[in-house]
Amino acid sequence: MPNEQLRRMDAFTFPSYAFDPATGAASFDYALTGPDGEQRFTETITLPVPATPPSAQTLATLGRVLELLHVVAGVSYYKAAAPPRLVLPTPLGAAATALVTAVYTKGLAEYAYRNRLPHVLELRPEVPAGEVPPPRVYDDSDRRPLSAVGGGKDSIVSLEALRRGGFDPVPFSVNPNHVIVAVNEASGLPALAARRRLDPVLFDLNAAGARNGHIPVTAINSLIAVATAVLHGLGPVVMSNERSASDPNLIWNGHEINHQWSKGVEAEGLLRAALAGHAGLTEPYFSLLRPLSELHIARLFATIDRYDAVVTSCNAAFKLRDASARWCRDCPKCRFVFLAMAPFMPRERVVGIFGGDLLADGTQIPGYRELLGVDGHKPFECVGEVEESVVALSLLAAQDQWRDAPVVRALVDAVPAAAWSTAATSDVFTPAGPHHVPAAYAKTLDTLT
Ligand SMILES: CC(=O)N[C@H]1[C@@H](OP(=O)(O)OP(=O)(O)OC[C@H]2O[C@@H](n3ccc(=O)[nH]c3=O)[C@H](O)[C@@H]2O)O[C@H](CO)[C@@H](O)[C@@H]1O[C@H](C)C(=O)N[C@@H](C)C(=O)N[C@@H](CCC(=O)O)C(=O)O
Ligand SMILES: Nc1ncnc2c1ncn2[C@@H]1O[C@H](COP(=O)(O)OP(=O)(O)OP(=O)(O)O)[C@@H](O)[C@H]1O
Repeated sequence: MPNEQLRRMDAFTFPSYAFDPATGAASFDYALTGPDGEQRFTETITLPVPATPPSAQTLATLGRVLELLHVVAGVSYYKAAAPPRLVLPTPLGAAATALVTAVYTKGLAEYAYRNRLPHVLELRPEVPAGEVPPPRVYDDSDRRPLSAVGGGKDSIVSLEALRRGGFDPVPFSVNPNHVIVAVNEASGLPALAARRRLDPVLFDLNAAGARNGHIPVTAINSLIAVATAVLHGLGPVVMSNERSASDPNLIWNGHEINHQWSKGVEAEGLLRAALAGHAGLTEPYFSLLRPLSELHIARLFATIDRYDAVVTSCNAAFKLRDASARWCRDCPKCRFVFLAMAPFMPRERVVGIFGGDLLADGTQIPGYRELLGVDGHKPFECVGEVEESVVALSLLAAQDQWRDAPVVRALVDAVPAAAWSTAATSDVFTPAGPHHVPAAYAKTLDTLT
């Protein structure tokens, strides 16, 4: 469909969805509609099939989770046109409506900002009138947790904390790439995986210049994880989203723009409430690392060495069309994670993990100046706060192995005095802030210290 027709689209709708328990395949249909006709899409998500066929009750609960997933996963296709109307397929209760509203506004905020589409930030779904029958209560709180694995340091810290805390976690990933497969192998734990296939029509539209931009991918992966947990009779989905994921990159038109919105604590609370209200799950989903800073997580990661040859936090490894990458050593995330790990490891260990020494490479200085708040705003990437970077730098400047590294020397001179005094009184290693970690899980991180 030509781009001009896409731009005239008036509504985004959700014609149907289907699930086949025999194959685990769910197909979700979407449509952009307007005066020139409609553009249809179908996304396919295939859940791992359990050894024992699910009961009717399990399928009923799963159906409720898939209803939420159908609506949330529509963001990928909505964004190709950003029409003014979002027309939901069925009545939804207050908690589920709040989740959907936030996913399409706050979750698409970076996209709205970059494409200059302020109406997206004000979008309100049209919810069909009618009562939603109350869900059956599904008490999953004391079952084995499903631990989402992304291949980076954060999910490794959670997986090991859960294992050492005696929770017998099941690793889980969506479209596991070579990094995730290697991390699971290093863990020695049998893992579950789901497959997600975007409609290829979307790539054709993107190539032809359709609107494009960042989407709240963690909200989608999280609901796929919850659906898998329900289908397999497992307990809570444990995420590894840190405290700083809740902090915006910038404010635009009075709205917070946060690249990581669906990793933040607001999204976590909305998801939990929607899953409780719409699907009856008592303890569906939480982030174990929520009270921690990125720097604190890096310090915990340094106590675990069995994943050094495989851990990869760089998003280059997650390109849908390039399955071979590990650390690219030239992006904000590589720079930040190197800076965060370096104070807590021998230099040769961190250089070995990354395959190079970023703090010996002067071309990295401009990127590090952004992370340290000397230039520009926080990059649109999953990186820690400026204060965490300054604290990490101050720790490096005090170590013989790092103080004369060219990048460390240049950065120490660049950081303003005010930032040093903030870092000096920083509580970056004190767990803090709102979280949803159940009491039974709260002590697991102590197993790593
Ligand atoms: C790997 C990556 O960073 N991808 C972002 C990039 O996409 P790109 O075109 O360079 O490559 P692909 O990921 O292969 O995607 C191809 C197109 O497919 C569409 N698409 C992809 C996934 C999806 O769920 N829905 C989609 O519609 C999209 O049109 C792509 O062009 O740039 C895109 C535009 O800014 C980003 O949307 C891609 O981000 C992925 C969705 C992704 O998985 N990114 C994570 C690595 C990521 O950014 N994670 C955040 C968490 C944010 C959150 O709130 O969940 C983080 O860790 O901070
Ligand atoms: N493919 C995936 N399947 C399932 N969960 C994922 C996937 N990718 C990321 N996640 C989860 O999403 C959350 C955010 O991902 P993120 O990339 O920040 O974490 P990470 O890979 O564990 O660590 P790092 O921040 O070091 O990259 C984490 O809880 C992670 O486990």
